[in-house]
Amino acid sequence: MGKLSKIGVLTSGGDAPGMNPCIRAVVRTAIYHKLGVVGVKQGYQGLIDNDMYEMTTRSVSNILDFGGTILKTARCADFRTDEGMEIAYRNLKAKGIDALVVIGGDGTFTGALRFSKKYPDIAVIGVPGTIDNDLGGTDYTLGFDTATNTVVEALDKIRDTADAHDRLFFIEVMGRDSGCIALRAGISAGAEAIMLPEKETAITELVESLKAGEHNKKSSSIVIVAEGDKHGGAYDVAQIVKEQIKIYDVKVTILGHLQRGGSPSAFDRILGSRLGFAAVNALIAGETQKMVGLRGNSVALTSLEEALKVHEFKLEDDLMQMMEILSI
Ligand SMILES: Nc1ncnc2c1ncn2[C@@H]1O[C@H](COP(=O)(O)OP(=O)(O)OP(=O)(O)O)[C@@H](O)[C@H]1O
Ligand SMILES: O=P(O)(O)OC[C@H]1O[C@](O)(CO)[C@@H](O)[C@@H]1O
Ligand SMILES: [Mg+2]
Repeated sequence: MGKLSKIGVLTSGGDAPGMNPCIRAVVRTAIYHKLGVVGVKQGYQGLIDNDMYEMTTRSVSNILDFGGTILKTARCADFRTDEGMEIAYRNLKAKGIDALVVIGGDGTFTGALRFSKKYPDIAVIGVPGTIDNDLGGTDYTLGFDTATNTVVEALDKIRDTADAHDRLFFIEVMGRDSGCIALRAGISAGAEAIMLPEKETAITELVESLKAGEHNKKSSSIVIVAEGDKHGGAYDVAQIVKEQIKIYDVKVTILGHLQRGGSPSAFDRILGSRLGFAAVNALIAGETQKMVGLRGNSVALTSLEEALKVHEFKLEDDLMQMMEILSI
C-alpha cells in the first residue's frame, strides 16, 4: 500500500450508543494528521450508492451526547455479493480513499475482512460497535454499557410493579446470539433467572427454582429471556412455564429497540473516543485487517479473524454461578 492520504469512515449493522463519539475521534484525529476524511452514509450501502461526503472538524461538533449515528447505518444485502463489493471498490478508488474505518459488529467485520482480502490496497480497521458485545479481542464493544444500563433502569421499574402485585415477569432483552446484556443486566437488577442463547435452560429446573423462590417468600420474580434463547421469545417461555406453575400471575415485557437508543454513557463516550483515535493511529502505522479493542484497560489490536471467533468467554463462569446463588 502507498502512503495513506484519505480515510473513509462508516457505521454498519445495528446502531450503538458511542458510535458518534467514535466518528468524532476518527475525523479529528485524521484531520490533525493532515489526512482527508470522508463520511460514508448508511454503512456499506453508501459505498455502493456513492453516498459519501468530505468531513471537517465542524462536521462532528456537539455530537458526543447523541445516540444513533450521524452517518446513519444499514444492513446492506448488496455488499454480500461480489458485484456489490466491486462497485464499492470502484467508488472508493474514484474518491481517492485508501483506507476505511468500519464501526460495527460481527457481520460488519465479516464483510470488511472479505472486502479487504479481495482489495488489499484499501486498508481496513474495525472498531467494535454493537450493543451485543459479541466480539473477541475486546472486553467491551461500543454501546454495550449504555444498553445494559438502559435495561437495568427498565428492570428496576418492572420490579416495583411486579413486587406490588406479587407477579412473575418474563422480560425479553436483545441479543440474537449473545447473552451478554441479559447476564449483566440480570445480575445488576437481581433477576431470579436468565435464559441465554449460549446455554440451554431446562424448563423443569426453571420451574423448580421459581417454586423454591415462592416457598422462600419471594413476592415477585423476574426471568430475563435473551431474544436468541432456544425456547423462543419471552412469550413462548412464559406460555410453557404458565402451564407448569400456578403460584404467580404471569406477565411479559419485550424491551425491544429502546435498548439501542439513548445518549451514550460516559464509559461509551470514552471508549468510542479512545478506539476512534486508535483506529486512525493504526492506519497511520500501516495496519490493516485488524480491530482496535480494549483489553484490560489498554487499547489492543486483534486480527479481524480472531475478533470473529467465539466470544463465549464473555459469559464468565463466576458471573453465571453467582447470578443463581445471589437470587435465592
Ligand atoms: N458475509 C458477509 N459478506 C459481506 N458483507 C457482509 C457479510 N456479513 C455481513 N455483511 C455486511 O455487514 C452488515 C452488517 O452486518 P449485521 O447486520 O450482521 O450487523 P453487525 O455488524 O453484526 O451489527 P449488530 O449485530 O450489532 O446489528 C450487513 O448488513 C452486510 O452489509
Ligand atoms: O434492528 P434490527 O435490524 O431488527 O436488529 C435487531 C438486532 O440487532 C441487535 O440489536 C444488535 O444491534 C441485536 O441484538 C438484535 O437482534
Ligand atoms: Mg452482529
